[in-house]
Amino acid sequence: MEMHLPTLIITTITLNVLLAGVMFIIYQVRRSQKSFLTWALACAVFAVAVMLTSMRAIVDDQPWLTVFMADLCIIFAPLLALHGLRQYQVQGPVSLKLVALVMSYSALPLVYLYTSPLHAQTLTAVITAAIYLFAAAYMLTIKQAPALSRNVLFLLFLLHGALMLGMAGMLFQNLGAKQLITVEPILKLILITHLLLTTGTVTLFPVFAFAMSERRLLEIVNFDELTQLYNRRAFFERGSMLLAKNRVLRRPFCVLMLDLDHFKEINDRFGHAAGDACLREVARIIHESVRDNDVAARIGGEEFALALSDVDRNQAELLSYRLCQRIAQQVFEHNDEKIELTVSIGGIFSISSRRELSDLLNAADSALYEAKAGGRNQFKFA
Ligand SMILES: Nc1nc2c(ncn2[C@@H]2O[C@H](COP(=O)(O)OP(=O)(O)OP(=O)(O)O)[C@@H](O)[C@H]2O)c(=O)[nH]1
Repeated sequence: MEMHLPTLIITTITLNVLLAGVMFIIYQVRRSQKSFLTWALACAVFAVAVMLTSMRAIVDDQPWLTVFMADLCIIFAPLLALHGLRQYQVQGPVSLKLVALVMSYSALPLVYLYTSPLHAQTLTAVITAAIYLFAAAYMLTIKQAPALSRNVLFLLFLLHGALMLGMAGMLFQNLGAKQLITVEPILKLILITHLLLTTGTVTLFPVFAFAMSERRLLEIVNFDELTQLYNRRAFFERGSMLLAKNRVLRRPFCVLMLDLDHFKEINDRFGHAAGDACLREVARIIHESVRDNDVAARIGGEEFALALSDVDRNQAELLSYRLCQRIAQQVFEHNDEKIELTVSIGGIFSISSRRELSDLLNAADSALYEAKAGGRNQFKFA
């Protein structure tokens, strides 16, 4: 099979220059995201690397340019790409120590090796393989990234690392030869794959970045920062969907409203931070007590709401009783101080009713008022 390496080289250079331009434009729009600037630089450096490497066939008396500088650029490009990923994940300044370290440790041996292109290329392949494998491992640590884009990037980096190791192995076997054996079909195929993988991986970066941004925004919109339960907005959105589904399936539905007792006193006596710790702990107990398809939310300062699907009145009362008991028995600790806390619960049970979620919540609130009036640390149903 005839492989048109020159065409591919020109395409790769053009694509990477274009990608650098696109990343730079995105950076201009989102100045807070420095990673796009770093990725723009990575694409530009890679285009330069390909250009310098391909000049070897024409200019053979300037190895400092076509070998030394070219190999440094080949190492610098993935390092920059990785640096951009770190900047994106940290969302703040990232130390350039790793980049500087790898660059200086690569430059030192290359100073000695650049007059022998094959040795230099072997070393460069080993270093880039290590960078790609490191990048693959790094992708696995970005837990908050959407699984699909993270796994695709992980696989691309892994494949790239393995490819570069294979290339290093092949070059190593030919170290005795005087000339670069780029004419070898397998080596040529590796080179082509390398060009395609690099360009393809960088193209995925903005997709990855936007998927991560979207996930972060959804978290901010739907979740309460302090307790990680749903917030009021998400309670109404998800709770209404659950209510509609239960109505269609003629299943029983229940809304509970929980309010911590005398919480103002806890704040006044132990401080706001202790109050926050209690809210987190109560949220944990609530989260552990409900099923996956129930909706548990913090809808106000010390108010929580639960939308429970497919529970009958006995089950709802049992859950309310257990929640009161668990919270009353739990000793909340903050800075070595022991805090005792109770909760009052109001509930409403509904089956096939036409009432909206807000109506049900109001009814649960009235029942909660009765529970408070009845002495607190108890539950009442409307
Ligand atoms: N620590 C902390 N306190 C909060 C937060 N949101 C609201 N609060 C406090 O919760 C307290 C609620 O007080 P009240 O509405 O008077 O109710 P209460 O003291 O719990 O009394 P009852 O509900 O009648 O039993 C207030 O002191 C608020 O400042 C929060 O996010 N963190």
